[in-house]
Amino acid sequence: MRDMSMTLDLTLTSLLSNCDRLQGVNMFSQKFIRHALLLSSRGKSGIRCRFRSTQAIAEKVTDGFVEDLRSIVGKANVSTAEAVRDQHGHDESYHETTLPDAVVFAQSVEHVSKVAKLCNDNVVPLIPFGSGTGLEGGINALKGGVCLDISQMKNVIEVNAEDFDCTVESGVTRGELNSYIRDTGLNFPVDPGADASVCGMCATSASGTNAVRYGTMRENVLNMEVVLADGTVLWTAGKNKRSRKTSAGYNLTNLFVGSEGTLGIITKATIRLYGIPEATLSAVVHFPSIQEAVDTTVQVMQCGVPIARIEFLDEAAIDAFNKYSKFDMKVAPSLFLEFHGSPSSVEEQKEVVEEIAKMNNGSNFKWATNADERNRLWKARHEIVYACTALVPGSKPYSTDVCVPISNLPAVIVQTKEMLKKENLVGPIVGHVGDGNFHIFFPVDHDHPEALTKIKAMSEKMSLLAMEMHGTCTGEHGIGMGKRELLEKEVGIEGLRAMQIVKNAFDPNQILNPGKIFPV
Ligand SMILES: Cc1cc2c(cc1C)N(C[C@H](O)[C@H](O)[C@H](O)COP(=O)(O)OP(=O)(O)OC[C@H]1O[C@@H](n3cnc4c(N)ncnc43)[C@H](O)[C@@H]1O)c1[nH]c(=O)[nH]c(=O)c1N2
Ligand SMILES: CC(C)CC(=O)C(=O)O
Ligand SMILES: [Mn+2]
Repeated sequence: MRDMSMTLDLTLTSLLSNCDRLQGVNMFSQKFIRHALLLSSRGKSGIRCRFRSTQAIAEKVTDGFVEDLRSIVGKANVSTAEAVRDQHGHDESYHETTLPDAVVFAQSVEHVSKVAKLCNDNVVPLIPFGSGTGLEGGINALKGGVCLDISQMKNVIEVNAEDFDCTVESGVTRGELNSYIRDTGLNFPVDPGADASVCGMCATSASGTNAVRYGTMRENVLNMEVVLADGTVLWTAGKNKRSRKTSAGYNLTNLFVGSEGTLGIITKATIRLYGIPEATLSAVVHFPSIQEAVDTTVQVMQCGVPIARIEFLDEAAIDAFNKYSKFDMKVAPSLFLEFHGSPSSVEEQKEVVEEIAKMNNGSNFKWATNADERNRLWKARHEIVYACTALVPGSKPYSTDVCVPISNLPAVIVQTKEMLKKENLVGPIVGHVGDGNFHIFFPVDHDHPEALTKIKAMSEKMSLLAMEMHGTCTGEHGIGMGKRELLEKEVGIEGLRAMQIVKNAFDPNQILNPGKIFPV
């Protein structure tokens, strides 16, 4: 295999006289180098930079390279069939498919390590594939290369019921984990709706409907086994460690949470578990206006009610929900609620929330006490993506994902609704409003590119509004390829530079999920 990469080992001062050598470096790196030069010329930085161009890498997946992959994982575990590559070249979002050159089905951490080393030695892109349910094009193979499907590593390694934690391999989904541990009386509550892999959820820092009570993946991962670009295997908190707290050095665990396959491949995760609540009660309540529904949410949170779920759906979302899941709910801005606890604590929470909702003109409370009713309600809520997609046959989902401090939520949602009206755009709004997180859902029909342009512009406006209101352009879906251009606006050039330095340190050859997170 020929190594076509061009290594530029440059000090900032030597760069000053070598600007023409930047031609082979990608646009972001050029921008980064120029910025570093600027700082350096002002005497602010003595950073030594090492960049590698990743041009023409996909051409390296030759027949010989594929044979090398087969010799690591076995013939049956490597595919170059178009249907398999196609299935691995897109997630569930609107982003158009971009195929990897080969798909490898790893069966063990040794496989993952050897495949990573082979790709690194040959500077071939490597894209981890969890279960493909992402919403920001995270698995699209933008520069071809190898898609590493780790979904077949399905062991639950251990369950420490007395410590409320467990360790799973990369292919275990949250649904599978919860079935496996049902008899222990414990569960893993973080629920993005889709039956995603737990390690994929670590990779995107997922959350969803229960995060308001139990936190996001960031708060629930104790340790991870990670394979680095060169094949090194490490545990982010030390091998076999699973304490609730640690102040030992840098927080590597949280560095890898949300890294979207760009820093390493997560092959095992040790996560927190929770007792299945003694009593659970769900409810739906409708409001005359969005403002009143969101004001209710803010007041519930400010009163300190330990609510387990508080989900907002506007009238357009309820309409889609009714049609797709055969409900007959009042078409009005609504809150879906859930309370967990002892019977008396659930009763107490219910009384407080009912009172607050009524003060905000909430009506038609419907309570779901039995498990079947509750499951039907939440299954339908989690299928809202498909309900909204069904509004435009042949469309794919485009979702915004902003998150703001809770006190700014009413203003942001109301302004968003006005912006939608002004732009003449139809987009149901749903959200995990207890966290200040919500989505506008746009069905995208690729036959109408002008509609996509308009949606993207609207999405950017919303992200900017959220940032202005002290929030983020993504509360839970990640940056992927959809939000790359927004990252600098959110974290600033200094934040972006620090992230690039981390990326370069862990992945100097830029093989891990290239083209993601960083602006092009
Ligand atoms: C119907 C529906 C509803 C929702 C959602 C999806 C769908 C289809 N999602 C999004 C999605 O479920 C979430 O992003 C998951 O965490 C993705 O997990 P996958 O295993 O599918 O990762 P997937 O395979 O899609 O990969 C996502 C990214 O992570 C990387 N990756 C995956 N596994 C990895 C590993 N083991 N090591 C390193 N990198 C890895 C990939 O390279 C990619 O960049 C969501 N999300 C959310 O937070 N809240 C929500 O409410 C919803 N709702
Ligand atoms: C497409 C999104 C609306 C999916 C999601 O995050 C949700 O349903 O909460
Ligand atoms: Mn969501």
